[in-house]
Amino acid sequence: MLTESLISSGSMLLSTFCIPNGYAPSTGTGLPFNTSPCFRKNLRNFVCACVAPPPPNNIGSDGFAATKFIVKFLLLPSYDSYKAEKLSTIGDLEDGSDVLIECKNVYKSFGEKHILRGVSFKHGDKFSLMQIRHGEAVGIIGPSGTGKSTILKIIAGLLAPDRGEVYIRGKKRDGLISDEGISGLRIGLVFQSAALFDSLTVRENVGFLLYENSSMSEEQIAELVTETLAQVGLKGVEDRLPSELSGGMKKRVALARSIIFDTTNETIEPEVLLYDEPTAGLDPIASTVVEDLIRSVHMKGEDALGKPEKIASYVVVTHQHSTIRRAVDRLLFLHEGKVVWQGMTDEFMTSASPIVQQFASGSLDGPIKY
Ligand SMILES: Nc1ncnc2c1ncn2[C@@H]1O[C@H](COP(=O)(O)OP(=O)(O)OP(=O)(O)O)[C@@H](O)[C@H]1O
Repeated sequence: MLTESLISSGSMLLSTFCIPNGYAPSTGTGLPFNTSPCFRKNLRNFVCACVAPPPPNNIGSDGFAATKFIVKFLLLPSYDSYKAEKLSTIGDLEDGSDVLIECKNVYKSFGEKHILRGVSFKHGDKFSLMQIRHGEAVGIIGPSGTGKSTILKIIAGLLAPDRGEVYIRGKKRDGLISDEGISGLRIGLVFQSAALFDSLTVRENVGFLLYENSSMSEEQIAELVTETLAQVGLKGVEDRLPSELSGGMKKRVALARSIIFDTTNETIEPEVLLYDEPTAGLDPIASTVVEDLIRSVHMKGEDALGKPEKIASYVVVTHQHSTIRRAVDRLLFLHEGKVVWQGMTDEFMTSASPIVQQFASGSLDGPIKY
């Protein structure tokens, strides 16, 4: 319970726990900075892959195997006693192996607040499952407080559902994320807040995982960091501290950290990235940069340097119309704890659904009440 409340209380808190060994936080919440071997081992097991700083680990070096999974996440000290996830194979899925993640009738309450009340949706006319398939770019939209971030955290394995099931490539997940014995798919969550290490430079923040885990030289990492920063439209900021950046710049630095990969490692692992409001608070042009970046790192395409990218699928929680238009293909509309509409992005503006029409127009009249 402690773990869950810590996780759900915000990514800044997460980042405070996830201080790399040897680095002292310049600001913090007074929470302990634990460098014990046990803590290090836990960090090794759970890597928060994206905006929240990733702890040291060399995950997935044993080669890509499509039937195996690695899910990277942060492990807090209190996870010591937490039983690692067990995966049990379920019966055959109704259709092919391209389904990476599924949620079925997921419920989640916080105290008396019933947030998710059976999240599910029909895919085609066959399933009542929330599915993310290989190659998909999915958006989750809906009114504030309706549980969008919560479902992302559940998909990511940072929160356990009260009821319902999460399947990772057909394997039911019981509990939270562990990478042991489940390699082949990495799920990363890009938090709403930038969650950068205050005491590290931009270069150290962006290259953090590589400094800790890769065999790349410092020069190679520095070069890759510069290239990756250029991808998000940032130049000459490598030596700055986060406190010297604007909010939008911090967000882009965080995004750069989520997409940097070890270029010397030939292993290709599919990744699913979950972005929680990646363009919130950005000006329209910076939003476009980020939206295009999210598209460009998708496996279907190439990055700014013409290299194939590793992101198999991604999910974006957003309120921004531009992000809906530019960054995703399919939309799920979450309202009062359920998926009440799903469709392709181009159907969003033309949908006859009153709830979608109200949301798209921003009207005060309609089924959504504040
Ligand atoms: N750890 C928690 N403890 C208590 N309540 C929580 C916790 N996490 C989320 N909530 C509550 O659950 C509800 C849904 O939160 P969530 O962040 O998932 O909504 P959201 O749809 O992403 O909202 P927004 O669009 O405003 O970001 C909110 O009322 C929030 O206060």
